Amino acid sequence: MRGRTLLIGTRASALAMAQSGLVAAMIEKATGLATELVSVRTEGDDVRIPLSSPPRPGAFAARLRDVLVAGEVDVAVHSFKDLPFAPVEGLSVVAIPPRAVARDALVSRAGIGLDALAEGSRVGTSSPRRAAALTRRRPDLRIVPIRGNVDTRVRKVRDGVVDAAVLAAAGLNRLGRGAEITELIDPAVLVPAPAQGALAVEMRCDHPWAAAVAHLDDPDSRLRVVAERQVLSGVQATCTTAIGAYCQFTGSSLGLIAELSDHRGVEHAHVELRTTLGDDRLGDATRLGERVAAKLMGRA
Ligand SMILES: NCc1[nH]cc(CCC(=O)O)c1CC(=O)O
Repeated sequence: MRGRTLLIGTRASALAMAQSGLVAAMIEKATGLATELVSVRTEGDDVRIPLSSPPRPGAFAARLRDVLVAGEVDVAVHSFKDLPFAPVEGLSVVAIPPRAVARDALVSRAGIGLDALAEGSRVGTSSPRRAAALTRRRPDLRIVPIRGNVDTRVRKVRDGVVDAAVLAAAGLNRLGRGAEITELIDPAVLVPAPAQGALAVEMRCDHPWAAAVAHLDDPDSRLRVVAERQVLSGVQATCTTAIGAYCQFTGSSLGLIAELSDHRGVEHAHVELRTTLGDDRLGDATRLGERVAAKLMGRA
């Protein structure tokens, strides 16, 4: 650490900067320390990489983790859904701040919902999970791969390149674009990505301020994310696996919905399980995720 300023590593996209800015404000409030954002360009930001060869797993997070391990920054802020399951030695997700809306959002040119879209409408998404669920709900829709940041994707709807696009509601809201949302899609129709809407605040385990920053952690958000990410791990998902997992918390119990699809959404498995929470809540969440993953894989 340099003096009393914590350096916060972030990707340079508008969304990443907005998210890191939120976390910076929370850290300043909780610790009294000053913070400074340090933008880091990652492999995942390179839009020249064609869709046919997606960036390597964890491309958004890998470089950020490298600079964190190297001590060039004190904190890294990630969209939790972009973080690979495998832990990095010496690093710890010290805090999961209160999670935003997990759902996916439809942004349509006509301002209408998914079921009201005209037959054969073009819907933009490059996510196999979103494409599979949309195709299942509306086999007539034409799925158009679109990439780029949130603004680019919203612009493609405005410009009529596509009739609609599906994005994470949390990203739109954090960029002040919540008014563009025409439908918050029911998680039973489109199961959100594991940890969608949650942020991961990562630090070196031995960092002198790790315990202080850990105060930002929201235990309920952590519980849900742990269950959802256990599904990711259990099905050995890569970033091209069409896997959704969505956990709901009702005080004394956890409910978990998960869905695994082939790329056209034809073959799919949908699982819903619930567990009562005991004294070991994180253990219960982990076991729920494991059971759901095993069912998805047809082993239970
Ligand atoms: N894969 C990109 C990505 N990573 C996190 C978010 C949104 C914010 C979040 O889920 O926390 C997005 C954009 C999107 O899916 O529309």
